[in-house]
Amino acid sequence: MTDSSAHIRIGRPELVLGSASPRRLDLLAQIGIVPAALRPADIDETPRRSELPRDYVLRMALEKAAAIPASPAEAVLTADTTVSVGRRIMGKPEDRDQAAQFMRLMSGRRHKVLTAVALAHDGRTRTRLVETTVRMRTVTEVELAAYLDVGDWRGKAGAYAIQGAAATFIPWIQGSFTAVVGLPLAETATLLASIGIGANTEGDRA
Ligand SMILES: Cc1cn([C@H]2C[C@H](O)[C@@H](COP(=O)(O)OP(=O)(O)OP(=O)(O)O)O2)c(=O)[nH]c1=O
Repeated sequence: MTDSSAHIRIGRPELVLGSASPRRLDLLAQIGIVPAALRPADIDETPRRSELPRDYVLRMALEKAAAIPASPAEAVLTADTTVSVGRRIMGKPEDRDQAAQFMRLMSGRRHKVLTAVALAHDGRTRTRLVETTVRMRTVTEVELAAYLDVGDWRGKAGAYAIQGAAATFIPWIQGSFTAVVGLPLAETATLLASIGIGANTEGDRA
């Protein structure tokens, strides 16, 4: 007898990218993966009192994944990127003043960029946490003002995009460049491959 319930799946799951970030979509495209759907999550991204940066970024990726409706035939991929100096969490700046504050704090020192990835499928959520150390050279007040005028700080954790104008301030990183941009591709590809999604899987290539 055949059970025709929705829980019977044939073949690989359809990928849903749970993100409004154009960078994450572009990064997936870089490894030949085109999601079947885009379904961003709208969650409260306020850190808890005394929450450690690593705990925070993992919680965010998991909460995004849990907030996105999906059918049993789908897999939901979410991520969260945050910048930390010590225990301090620097998310997306609220305004130019906060962006300036973040940049002054990072100027002339090292900070960490943490990106957590979550992949929810078949009642299970797999996660990866990738930590990258980034050195920012000293940024003068004149350079800072010019940088803030460009507006690149908007919507970026820590008020900068390594793939944008701020690259002139970053001579060195240790870790994953793609994780800093928003999605660690090596780790994400491994996660996706574990559920049968890959660039070499029929139908995934652009
Ligand atoms: C540090 C850094 C962050 N970022 C971006 C990546 C993320 O889009 C953003 C951090 O915010 P996130 O909350 O991780 O993501 P998001 O709100 O843009 O998108 P969604 O939650 O829908 O997936 O900062 C860069 O693009 N370059 C960088 O160098």
